[in-house]
Amino acid sequence: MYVCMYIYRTVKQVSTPQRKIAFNCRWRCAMKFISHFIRVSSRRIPPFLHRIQYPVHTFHIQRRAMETTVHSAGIKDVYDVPMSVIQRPIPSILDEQKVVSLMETIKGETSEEEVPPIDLLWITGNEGGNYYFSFGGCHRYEAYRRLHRETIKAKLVRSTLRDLYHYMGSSAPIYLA
Ligand SMILES: Nc1ncnc2c1ncn2[C@@H]1O[C@H](COP(=O)(O)OP(=O)(O)OP(=O)(O)O)[C@@H](O)[C@H]1O
Repeated sequence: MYVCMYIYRTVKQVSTPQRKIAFNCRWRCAMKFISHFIRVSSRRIPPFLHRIQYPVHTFHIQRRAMETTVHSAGIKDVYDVPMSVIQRPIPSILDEQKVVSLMETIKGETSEEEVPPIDLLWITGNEGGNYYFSFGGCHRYEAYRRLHRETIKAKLVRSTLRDLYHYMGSSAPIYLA
């Protein structure tokens, strides 16, 4: 409210070039201030997840476009998520050759960047617990599991129990602590 009044009063004053510069500066500060609070209140990432840089350098744009899913297209942050906290309620049907090939790629020092992050449904329980469900990314998950990796690169898709129901039907839990 105060921020809006502040912006409104400043907009009214803009007329000379000096004032315009001052206005731009104040506008940027105000936007930073607002976006900071929106970000802080909407996404509280648990402290054990470490944000990692997305490997941007080596890919052709068209390929990058295919590496993102409809769920995580707008999500940029990638985290190193411990394998131990990920739940996969639906067993995977795997193409053995693809898993082995992915394992080779992941083992390579530089080629691991060619494997994009998986999507995780991140659900906050009624009592504040964090739950991570995975449905796609079957081959990548299996490759990381067989390599005994402690973590896997993942994007966190904010979800609810209702979303989980879409994947699991009546097998979905009705309460998460
Ligand atoms: N050696 C490799 N074999 C297969 N995919 C690879 C390999 N190296 C890198 N990749 C990349 O890994 C990703 C694999 O995703 P893909 O959707 O094919 O399988 P998945 O998500 O792990 O399993 P599924 O689609 O069955 O759930 C692709 O973006 C692909 O470009």
